Amino acid sequence: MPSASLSPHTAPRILIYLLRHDLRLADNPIFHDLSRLTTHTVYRTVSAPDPPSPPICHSHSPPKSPSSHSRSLQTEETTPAAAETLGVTHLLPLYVFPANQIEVTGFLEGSGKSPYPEARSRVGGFWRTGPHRAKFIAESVWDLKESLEMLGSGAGLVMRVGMMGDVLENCMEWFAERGSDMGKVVGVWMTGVEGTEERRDERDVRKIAESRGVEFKAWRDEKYFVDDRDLPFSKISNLPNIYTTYRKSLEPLNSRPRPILSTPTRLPPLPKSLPPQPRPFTIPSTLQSLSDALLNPIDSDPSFGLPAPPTWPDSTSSAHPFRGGERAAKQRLTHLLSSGAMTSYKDTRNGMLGTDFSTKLSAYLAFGCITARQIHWALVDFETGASTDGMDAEGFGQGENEGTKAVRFELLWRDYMRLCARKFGASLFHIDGFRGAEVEGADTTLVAQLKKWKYLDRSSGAGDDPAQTREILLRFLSGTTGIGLIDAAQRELFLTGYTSNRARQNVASFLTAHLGIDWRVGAEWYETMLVDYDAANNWGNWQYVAGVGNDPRQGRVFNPVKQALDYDPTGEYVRAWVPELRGVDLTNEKEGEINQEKLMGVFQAWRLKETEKEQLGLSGLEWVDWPLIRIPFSVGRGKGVDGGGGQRNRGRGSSRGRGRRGLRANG
Ligand SMILES: Cc1cc2nc3c(=O)[nH]c(=O)nc-3n(C[C@H](O)[C@H](O)[C@H](O)COP(=O)(O)OP(=O)(O)OC[C@H]3O[C@@H](n4cnc5c(N)ncnc54)[C@H](O)[C@@H]3O)c2cc1C
Repeated sequence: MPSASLSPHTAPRILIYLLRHDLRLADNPIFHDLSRLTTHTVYRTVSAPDPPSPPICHSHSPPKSPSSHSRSLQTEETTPAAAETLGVTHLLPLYVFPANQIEVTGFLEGSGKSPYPEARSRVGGFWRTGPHRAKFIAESVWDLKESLEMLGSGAGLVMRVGMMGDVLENCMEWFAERGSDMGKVVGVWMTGVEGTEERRDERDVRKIAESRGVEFKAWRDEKYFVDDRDLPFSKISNLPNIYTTYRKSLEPLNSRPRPILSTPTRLPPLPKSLPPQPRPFTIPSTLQSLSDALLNPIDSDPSFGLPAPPTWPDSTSSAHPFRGGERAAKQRLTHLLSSGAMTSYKDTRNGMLGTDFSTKLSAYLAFGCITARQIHWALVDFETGASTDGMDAEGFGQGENEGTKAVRFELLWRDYMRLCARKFGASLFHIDGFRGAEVEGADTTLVAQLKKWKYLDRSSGAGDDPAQTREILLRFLSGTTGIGLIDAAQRELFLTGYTSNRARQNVASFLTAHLGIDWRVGAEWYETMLVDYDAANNWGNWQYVAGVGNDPRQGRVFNPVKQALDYDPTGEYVRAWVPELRGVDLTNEKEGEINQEKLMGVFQAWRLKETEKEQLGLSGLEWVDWPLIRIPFSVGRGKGVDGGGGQRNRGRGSSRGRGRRGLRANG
């Protein structure tokens, strides 16, 4: 029924919007569609004052020269809103804390018992969502709730706990039981997310909606750099297995993103009455109590089963102190432009210390607090001088520069990993990875080439002992391997929820190539700890480094000592997170140079002289005297503190197997 014919007294027609990784008001296709409902179609239960504060993320001012992107937006704007066709009068945006991915016992009322199993990972048994991301999610959901409420049109956000299908079933039943005066659910919408669980949720939701004769629609979440409608292939099986091939098919990248969708200034109100959260759960009413509900179960064992969990070192700051939410994402983007960090990005992106060596936009992208194309258009505004953000920064108004280009390059990696997840489906989580999926059904000799791993629960048949593997794993997770770069990265991750891309590559390579342990355990630990965890990007990157994904140079191995020398040439990063090594005196006789031998001791403490170990209280420490591996690696004398390139003798140990004396756990 066309909504224009509704009188204000017609029974409410409710649209349920199930939010997932699309926690934003701006550039959101579903909110955008709803905002296009003509005002008279909205059944008013509240008086709607004028819209308050300006939209949170500004709509991009159209490019100066008309492009295909601006034209495509205009075409869409001329088609009727999908919500209009459904005659939607009320909107119920619903965020479900999914019981299989985030522990929900903190929402239990009184002595209630959860009907769901604990949200733990399959191989390692870790909490699937750790404290850093739990907090970030709470902040992001709350931020969206506040933004919707601030619209002043009666819009809001409802939070529930459970499995998405259960929550939806309950809501639909509640409205059905109360009859049409209370409201009729006319549609259930959500955005598509890659991942087997996410797809299953989508199927469940579709089934429930359709079984009740309600329209179901899975929208494209337009948060990616290149919109799915603009991909250079129609079948996902045609996605190239090599990133570079994919990228080249889309260059120049800065011509690819579509325009952003305008930010709603008015949305339909919430239904007058809302289905309650079914028992035994209850929904908190403040951000603090929401965070507490999410964090309490996890905090019951803050050690995460580690015998010696890392503790926060004095005077070290997190590289990711950011709070969640669309407004924080926008502030971060503005800061990156005005500080010049976008312009210098290419030179700094391999850094490891501080907040601005890289964008730290990944968590916002993961939860959809910001879209890649919003970032792109903000960069365009900076490059063309069309905005005021960054007007004093280097590169402003001077076109695309090396930094802004590199950001686009990386954003496309994100898209690519997501498309790989779509192409390879469940093998994203399989021990043999995408490579196994390719090999399957093909030449069987290839199967024999698949990697052999050490497992936590059984021997691989090569004489490895799972009990010893578990012990080694605990040291790896705790950041006590004896390899400085790995230990710093693992401690940083545990304490802050973030670690740089460079550190992630080294850590993943260390677990998989040096220790030979089941890479899925590493991916699961990252899933627990990372604030920016994203299924496709995490598991896809782990596969890539583990040599079971789509790295064309299969089997590349990072030497963490050489990498530390290249990317942490003064040992600053290692010593920030491994404070036990701060006392190592790196001064050389020659002023302005650092003592390379001692630096090697920062990168592998077993190399320190006995007297120095004694002095620093390091003697007898397991990770110092019995590192998990020893990597023979030396540098020539006379290297300056700036650590700049040059023809240095980096010794051996930069590729597979070389420089490795074999694995020694506990001596
Ligand atoms: C083992 C491993 C696990 C990873 N797990 C995740 C994860 O769960 N979630 C996640 O978002 N990223 C993951 N990454 C990719 C990358 O490390 C992070 O995106 C990046 O470090 C986030 O910091 P940033 O936003 O400051 O990145 P920047 O350097 O500022 O990059 C800008 C953006 O580009 C994208 N990007 C950068 N590098 C990559 C990459 N290698 N792959 C895909 N996208 C990239 C991200 O969206 C990032 O926000 C992983 C990488 C490795 C090696």
